Amino acid sequence: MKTTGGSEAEKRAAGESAAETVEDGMVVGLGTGSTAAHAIRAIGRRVDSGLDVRGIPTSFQSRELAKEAAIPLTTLDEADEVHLAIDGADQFSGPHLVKGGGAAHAREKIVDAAADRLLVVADPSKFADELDHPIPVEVLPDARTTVAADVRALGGTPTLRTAERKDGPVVTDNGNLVLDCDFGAIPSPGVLASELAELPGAVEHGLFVGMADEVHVGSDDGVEVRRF
Ligand SMILES: O=C[C@H](O)[C@H](O)[C@H](O)COP(=O)(O)O
Repeated sequence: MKTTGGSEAEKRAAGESAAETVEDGMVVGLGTGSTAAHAIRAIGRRVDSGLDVRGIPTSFQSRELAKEAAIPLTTLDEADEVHLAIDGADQFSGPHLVKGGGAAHAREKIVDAAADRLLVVADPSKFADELDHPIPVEVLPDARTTVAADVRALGGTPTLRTAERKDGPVVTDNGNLVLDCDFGAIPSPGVLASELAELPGAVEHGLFVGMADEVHVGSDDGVEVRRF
């Protein structure tokens, strides 16, 4: 699992805080990444103690973790309602997020958007007054060159994400590629989100505009919950 940003203690505090909000009978979206992993393990411990919950994983990684934690799983097809999603972020500014550092943002966005409430778990290094993190864009392999040209035309600098323990590109859980697109500061995330969503061959981008209902920020001193 990739690790970024703050300490494990900060991430664990955030994850455990969000996991405490899960109630009996809920269907919960299970996010991806090193911070969401702490929430999944904490939910698993509560399942051990009798919590009745079903999880919807957002990636191969979160499904494997949920299975290890013995969290019963379901799917968007089967569940009548997704009461809550708990997910990490690469950067947040108010309720706006950049996600996809683990290339899971397409499935994450589907599950997070389907949930009644999205709780984001983060360490303090993820906060920004204004978003400026490169935006991951998942692209169909055939569209890599054309989407890259479109991103340049929008003022961004696209970089094909390459794998660390494999030669060549990162391939997502959906069999696609990822362009990390640096736009510098993003004063109007909603405008950029709409522009990226329109690009032919772009499957999904990592801007989650206005999607967070709460951000649980873990630190050595405890957890600050920001509500939007
Ligand atoms: O694709 C990955 C996800 O969007 C993660 O939630 C995001 O990258 C944050 O991960 P972490 O908690 O490991 O920093």
